Amino acid sequence: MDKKQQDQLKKEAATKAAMMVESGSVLGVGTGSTVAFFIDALGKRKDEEGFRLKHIVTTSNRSKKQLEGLGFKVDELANIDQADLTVDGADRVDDNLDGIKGGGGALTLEKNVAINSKKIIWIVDESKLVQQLSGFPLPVEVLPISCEQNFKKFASQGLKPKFRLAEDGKRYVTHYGNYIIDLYADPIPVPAGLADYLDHTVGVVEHGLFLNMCDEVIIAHSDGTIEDKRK
Ligand SMILES: O=C[C@H](O)[C@H](O)[C@H](O)COP(=O)(O)O
Repeated sequence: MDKKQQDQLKKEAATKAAMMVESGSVLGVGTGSTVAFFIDALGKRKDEEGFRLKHIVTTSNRSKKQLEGLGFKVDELANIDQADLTVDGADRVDDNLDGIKGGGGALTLEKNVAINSKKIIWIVDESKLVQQLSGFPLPVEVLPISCEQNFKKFASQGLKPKFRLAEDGKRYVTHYGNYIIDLYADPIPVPAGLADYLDHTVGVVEHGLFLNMCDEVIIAHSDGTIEDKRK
């Protein structure tokens, strides 16, 4: 699938999700190229239907800027109780609707918004679907203070770590001033085991395994169908 075709599929999944957002609700908005199409579709609904949201929280400055550019007011997560719905993209989604996220580096805020949402919908094109989580490095956000020790530990566990680099060749720095170590151990045979290990590793701020979180995935297929897969 070329990029143009993939963008078209991302747009179709995003547009369908935008139609599912209820006016007057509290919405969490994710990050990434698919979510960018979702935000555009929300803006269209706002202009054409007078659609309004009670609160919007977002997961990156990129999404915040785009939403504000379309005239939406964005709130801080700390100032709301819970989102009614969060719509986000994903890098990989398996048969259980577990996923890998964080390809764009926004995993920490994304997971915080996700766990404070009543419902989570992911929007993807079919290239993101896998039977078992694989085909994408697992992002792990780490504190700079102990990142070298974390890196060595991951290497000794056979997790094949690599520091993520920014375009300038320097280490990629997250929203919170941390680094990302991408783990190239692939596939991930027991995602829950790896998540547990990372959850208990000091210095790890967050990781991109999003397990038992997603309620529904909207998948745009190249044969023109849109699948709505629920838990
Ligand atoms: O940090 C980034 C997020 O987890 C994105 O949702 C994920 O990388 C998917 O992005 P895209 O829609 O650009 O493929």
